[in-house]
Amino acid sequence: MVETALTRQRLIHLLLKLPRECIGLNLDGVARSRIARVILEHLWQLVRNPNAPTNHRKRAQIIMITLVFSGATAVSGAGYLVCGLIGRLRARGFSQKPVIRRTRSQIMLHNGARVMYVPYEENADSKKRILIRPKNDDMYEHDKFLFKYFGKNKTSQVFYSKFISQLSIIYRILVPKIADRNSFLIAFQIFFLVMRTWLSLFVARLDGQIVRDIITGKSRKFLVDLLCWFLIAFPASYTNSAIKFLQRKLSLNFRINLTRYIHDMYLDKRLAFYKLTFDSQASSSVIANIDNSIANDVTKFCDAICSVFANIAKPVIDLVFFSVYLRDNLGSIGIVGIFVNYFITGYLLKRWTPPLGKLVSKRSAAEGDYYNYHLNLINNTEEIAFYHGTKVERTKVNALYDYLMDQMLLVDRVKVNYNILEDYVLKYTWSALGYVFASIPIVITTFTTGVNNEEVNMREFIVNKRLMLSLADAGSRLMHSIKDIAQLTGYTNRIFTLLAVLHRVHASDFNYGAILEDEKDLNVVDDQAPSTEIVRGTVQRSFNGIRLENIDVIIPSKYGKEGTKLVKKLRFQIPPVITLDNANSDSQVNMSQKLTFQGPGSSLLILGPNGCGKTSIQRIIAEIWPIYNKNGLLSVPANSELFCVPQKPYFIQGGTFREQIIYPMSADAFFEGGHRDKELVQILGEVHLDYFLRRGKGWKYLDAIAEWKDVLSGGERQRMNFARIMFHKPRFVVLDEATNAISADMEDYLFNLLRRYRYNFITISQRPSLIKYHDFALEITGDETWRLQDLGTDEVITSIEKEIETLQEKLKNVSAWDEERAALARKLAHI
Ligand SMILES: Nc1ncnc2c1ncn2[C@@H]1O[C@H](COP(=O)(O)OP(=O)(O)OP(=O)(O)O)[C@@H](O)[C@H]1O
Repeated sequence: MVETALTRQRLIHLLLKLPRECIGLNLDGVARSRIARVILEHLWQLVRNPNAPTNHRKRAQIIMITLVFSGATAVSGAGYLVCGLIGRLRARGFSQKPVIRRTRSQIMLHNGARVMYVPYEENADSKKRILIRPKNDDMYEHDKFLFKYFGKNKTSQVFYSKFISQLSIIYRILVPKIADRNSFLIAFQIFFLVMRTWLSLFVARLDGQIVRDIITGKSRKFLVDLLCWFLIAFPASYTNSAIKFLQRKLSLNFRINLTRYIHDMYLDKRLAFYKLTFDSQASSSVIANIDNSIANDVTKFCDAICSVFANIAKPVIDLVFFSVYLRDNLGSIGIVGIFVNYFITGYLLKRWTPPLGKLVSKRSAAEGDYYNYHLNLINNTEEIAFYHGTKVERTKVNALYDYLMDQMLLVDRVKVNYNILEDYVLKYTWSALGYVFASIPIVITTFTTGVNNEEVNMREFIVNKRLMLSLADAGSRLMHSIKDIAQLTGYTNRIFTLLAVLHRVHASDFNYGAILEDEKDLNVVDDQAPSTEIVRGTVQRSFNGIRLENIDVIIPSKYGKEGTKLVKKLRFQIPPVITLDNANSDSQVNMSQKLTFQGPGSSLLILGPNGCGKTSIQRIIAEIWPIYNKNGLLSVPANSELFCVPQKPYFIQGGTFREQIIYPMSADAFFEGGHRDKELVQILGEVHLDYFLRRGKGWKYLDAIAEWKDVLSGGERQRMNFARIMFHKPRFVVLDEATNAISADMEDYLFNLLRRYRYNFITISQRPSLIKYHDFALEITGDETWRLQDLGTDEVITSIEKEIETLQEKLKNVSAWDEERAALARKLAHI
C-alpha cells in the first residue's frame, strides 16, 4: 500500500518535472484542475514570443501543431460521421413518413427511392441498409448532348486534350454536385495530404535535432526530443492510414456512382441492353464484352483515378512545402537547380513512356474475351456435351488464354526498359544530386566564414538531406505517375466509349447503327457519328388491340431503310374491327370480303418457312425493332396488356420456382400486390405442372432455388410460359413457336385453355396443323409477300373440306400400297 502511494508520488513528480525540462514551465503549486490550462497558455506564450529560448520554442511549436492536428483529425472524423448521418436523414425526407408500403426486404419511400436490407457480415441477423435513389431522367437527357457532341469543337480550343475532356465529362458522374459527399472526401484527403507534409517537415527537423543530441552527448535533450518524436508519431501514423482509407472510400463511391449511372441506362424501358447489338460499335471489345466493361473496367478506372489523384496530389503538396522550406536553407539557386532537374527528367521520361494506355486497353479487351468465352461454355454445357465439342472448345479457350497472357506480358515487358531508366534517374541520379544540393550551404558557410562548426553543420546536413530525399521522393512519385496517367487514359477511353454508346442507344431517336449518306461518303463510322432520323414509322400506344398498317419488316443494319426487307407493307389487326374489302391493290392482299368485329378472343396464326421474318413481326410488335417506312403505323396495347413469349424460354438465374412462374414480376411485387401462393398452385394445376409440388416438398417447392433452365425439360419450359400467361392475364399474347416441344394432346389442351379464357393471341409457327385453334392465318410466302385468310369463312371451310376429301381419296389406295409392300418384302427375302 505504502509502496503504491510512493510509486504514484514519484510518477506525479516525474510528470510535473517534464514540463520544466521540456518547455521550461514550473508546475509546482499549480492546482491539478488548472494544469492543462496553464500548460496551454505557456505553450502559446512560447510560440508567440520570438525571444523565448529556441529549444523551448521549437518544442512548443511541435506540441502545439501535434495538438492542433490531432484536434483537427478528431473534428474531421466526427464531421464526416455527422455529414453521413445528415445525408441519410435527408434521403429519408425528414418529416415525410417514409414507410408507405413494406415488403419483405425493401421499403418504398415517398420520393420514389427504395430502401433495401441486405445480409451483412457472417451473422445472418445483421442487415445493411441500402438506399437506392430514384432515377433522374433529366440528367440523362442533358448528358446525352455532352457525349453526342464530344470532340466536335476541338478546333476552337487552343489546348485540347482528349483525355482531359473525357475525364471532365465523366467527373460530373463521379462528383455530381459541389456539395457532394465525394467533394467532402476529396477535401478531407487534401487536408490530410497537407497535414502529412507538415508533419514530415517537423519530423525532418526533429530528426536533425536528435542526431545532434546523440553526437554532442546531450542525453536529457535527447530524451525530451525522443518524447516529442513519439508524440508526433500519433497524428503522423493516423494521417497515413486516413489518406489510404479516404482513397479507398473515394474509389468505392466513384464506382457506386458510375455503376448506378450505367445500370440506369443499360437496364430501363428503352431496352438498351438489347439494342446495343445494333450499334455501329457493337463489335468493339468494350461493347462485345459489356459484362466485363461494367464489372471490371469500371472498378479499374475508379481505382486508377483515385490512385493517380493521390499520387499526384501528395508529391505536388510535398514539392511546394519542401521547396519553400528548403529555399531558406539552400537559397533560390539551389531550388531552381532542383526544379530544372525535375523538368528535364520529366520531359525525358515522358518521351520514353511506352503507349501504356493502348496496351492496357488491349489487355482489358483480352480479359473480357477470355471470361466471356467461359461464360458461354457454362451456359451451353449440355449442347457442347451432346456435340462432343470439347476439343474445339478447348482449342478456342486456350487460344484466348494465350492471347491474354501475351497481352499481360507485353505490358510488363514494355515496362521493364522504362523501369530501368526510371530507377536509374529517379533513385540514384536524384539522390546524388540531393547530396550535392544539401552540402551547398555547408560548403558556402565554411568557405565564407572559414569556421567549420561540425555540430551545426551536422544538424543542417541531416535536415537538408532528409528534406532533399523527401523532395526527391516526391519528385520521383510525380514522375512515376506519368506511367499511371498513361494507364488511366486507357481506362478512361474505355469507360467513355461505353458511356457514349449507351447514351446513343438509349436515345429515343436511336438509329440502329444506320449511317447517313454523307457519312458513307466520308467513311465516318465512329462513336461520334450523329444519329440519323431514319426511323420514321408511327407507334400508337394503349390501343385496344394489335394493328399493323403498311409496315415494312426490315432487318436493322447500317443500311437503314435500304436494309434487307423481309415483308412488305404488312397489314393486319387483332381483333379485327375494320372492313378490309377495299384494301390497297399493291399490298397483294387476298383476303376475305369482310372481317367483322369479333370481341375478345380473336387469334391469328402466322405461318411461313424458316427465316422469312415471322419472329421479326413479333419484334416489331414488341417495339424492339424499328419501323423504317414513314407511312407505317403500329398500334399496340398498353405494356401490361401485352405478353410476348419468346421462342427460347427464359428463366432467371438462381431464382425460386415461384419467381419463374411470375416472371417478369418480382417476388416482392408479388407479395406487395396481395398475391398468394394458392393462386400459383391453381395455375400450375391448369397447365398440368402441379406434379412438381408433389415431389416431396409440397407448396414449399415454390421456394426451391435451382438452375431452372437445366432442371425443366423442353416441354415443361414451354408449359411454364403458359403458366406465366395465366398468372399475368394479359389481354394480348404473342407466342413464338411456344408449343413445338409439347405433345399433341397437351398442345390441344393449352390452346383450348387460351380460347376458354378468351385471350387474344398471335401464334408464330411453321405447322399448319395449328390452324384449327385460330380465327385468322397470315402466311408469309417469301419474297416480301404475305397472305391473310379468315379461317371462319365459307371459302376456307370449303377449302379445308376439299383437302379432307383429297386425303380420303388417297387413303383408299392404302390397301393396294400395303399389298405392293408385302410383295416387295417377299422378293427381298428370296434374295
Ligand atoms: N439481329 C439480327 N441481325 C441480322 N439478321 C437478323 C437478326 N435477327 C434476325 N435476322 C435475320 O432475319 C431473318 C428473319 O429472322 P426471323 O427470326 O424473323 O425468322 P423466322 O421467320 O422467325 O424463322 P424461324 O421460323 O426459323 O424462327 C433471318 O434470316 C435472320 O437471319
